[in-house]
Amino acid sequence: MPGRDQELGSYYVGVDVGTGSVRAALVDQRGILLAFADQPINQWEPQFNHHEQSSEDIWVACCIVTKKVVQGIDLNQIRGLGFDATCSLVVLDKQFHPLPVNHEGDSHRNIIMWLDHRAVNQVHRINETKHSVLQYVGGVMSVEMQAPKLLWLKENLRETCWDKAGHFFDLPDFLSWKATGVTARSLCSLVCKWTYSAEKGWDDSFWKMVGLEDLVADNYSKIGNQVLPPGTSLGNGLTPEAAKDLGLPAGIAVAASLIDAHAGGLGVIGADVRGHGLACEGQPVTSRLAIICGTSSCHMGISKNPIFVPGVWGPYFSAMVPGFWLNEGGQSVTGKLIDHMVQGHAAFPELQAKATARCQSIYAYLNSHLDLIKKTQPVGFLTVDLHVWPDFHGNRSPLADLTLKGMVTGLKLSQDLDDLAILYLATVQAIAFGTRLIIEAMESAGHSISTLFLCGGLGKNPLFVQMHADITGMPVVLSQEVESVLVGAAILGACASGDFASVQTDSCVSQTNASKWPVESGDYSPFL
Ligand SMILES: Nc1ncnc2c1ncn2[C@@H]1O[C@H](COP(=O)(O)OP(=O)(O)O)[C@@H](O)[C@H]1O
Ligand SMILES: O=C(CO)[C@H](O)[C@H](O)COP(=O)(O)O
Repeated sequence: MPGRDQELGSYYVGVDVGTGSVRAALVDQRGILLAFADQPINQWEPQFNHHEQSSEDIWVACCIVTKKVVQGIDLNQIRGLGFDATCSLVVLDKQFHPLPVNHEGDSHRNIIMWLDHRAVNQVHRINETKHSVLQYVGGVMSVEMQAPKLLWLKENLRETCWDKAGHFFDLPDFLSWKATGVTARSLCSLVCKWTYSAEKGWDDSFWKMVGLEDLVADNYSKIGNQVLPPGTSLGNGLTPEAAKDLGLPAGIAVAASLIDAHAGGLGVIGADVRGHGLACEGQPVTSRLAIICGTSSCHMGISKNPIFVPGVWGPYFSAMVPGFWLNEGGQSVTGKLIDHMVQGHAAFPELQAKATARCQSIYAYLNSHLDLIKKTQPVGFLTVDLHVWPDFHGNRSPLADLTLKGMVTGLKLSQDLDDLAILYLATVQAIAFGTRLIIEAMESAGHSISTLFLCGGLGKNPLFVQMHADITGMPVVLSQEVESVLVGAAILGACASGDFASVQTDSCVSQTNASKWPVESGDYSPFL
């Protein structure tokens, strides 16, 4: 329970490193966000399917946003700091300096991003082993996980990277190390992306079988041999050096981190839904599916017992909510796909000009344009002749096939703003159908889901939310606090501070991140 006997006035800082930007928030004990800042981050694509970032750039961005959100407050009131980040691979040498993950030898670019698909050959060989750890990633390892990326580095950058490497971190763990000097890894990242088992630890036979036996030889010191539950307080808290960088007091509690989707899941899945007449009211939390929709979408469902869903990652024990198994479905590109379709269209400059003239975002403009051209029909009917298959970056779930490609059918010669708006709508619908397929796969394996809890950048797009309700036939709950991922990160800091007993019971989440409104499927939807 929240520390009711404590005076209000303790604050927690949450830092969320997404694909495109870093965000920070100052959050109070009730889980209310008091200040927010964001900062874009660089990405490099030196070759097709190679996506890189810089851990130094990301740390600088974390410092900028953190300093902004604590401006003007009494720093002594800040009790804890929590990080979440994308599950990208950070490579450092034995002295913790960045190492290049590219053929150019540019050590500034020392992160292989989660969406990088360079290790296709390596993941194929890993999957051919049919090793038992693969049961816990939906039966097929994704090219977006860390083992294939490590193998790629060993096979392609042996001298410049692999032989010199001292530390391979998941980005959330890099951040907690940078803040505290503690190299312990979060159970969340190791279980979800590195094949670690919460119950049995590392499986030597897997690493030996895939050709990464060198990681076993030194007792996993390069990838983590101390593993802590998310929210655990690390070492002596914030180091003086990191405190100076971030503009925070040295020694405040810093938590073991979470992957961004998991922080979002934690931020929304316990929301108080009383009074909306939703099917999940009074039902176990396992009837809820959290969907975190940013560059990608992640579908987080929890269960009391392990459920094996073909093509859906997991089951992962205690990786998001302690004591529960997690299944994580996903679509590798959703926000990125919508941006790609819209920005690549011939009418994009016209859209930009018109949206700017109305002081609207391009998506607000497109949504109102669709409203205009649909006339009296439900908007869904605008796409009876135009269809998108959304796997432009392969299919993460439930088909688990990275070779799949995207497709558009029903194209005409015209390329005006109406066509752009309808293509945008068809893309959003295709993504929502992808979610429906994932839910169907989860339900056939034993999940029983009645309500969706959506957050992330795409949660701010009413069309995206409505299409998810229409196409799945399930109500979609949006939280009062739109930056739910940051609430999740701050919960970690609150837990590490000792002000709350655990990430599960403390919850700013279950107590105050109340639902704002449920979006029901339309009165007449062509999709059901
Ligand atoms: N107000 C909005 N309306 C429509 N789309 C939005 C809005 N805000 C963000 N997005 C979309 O959300 C995606 C990014 O979401 P975000 O959660 O910031 O991503 P990430 O965590 O991957 O950096 C982008 O594709 C962007 O276009
Ligand atoms: O694999 C993931 C979580 O397990 C995410 O897709 C990845 O971390 C990227 O997140 P985002 O789309 O929010 O940037």
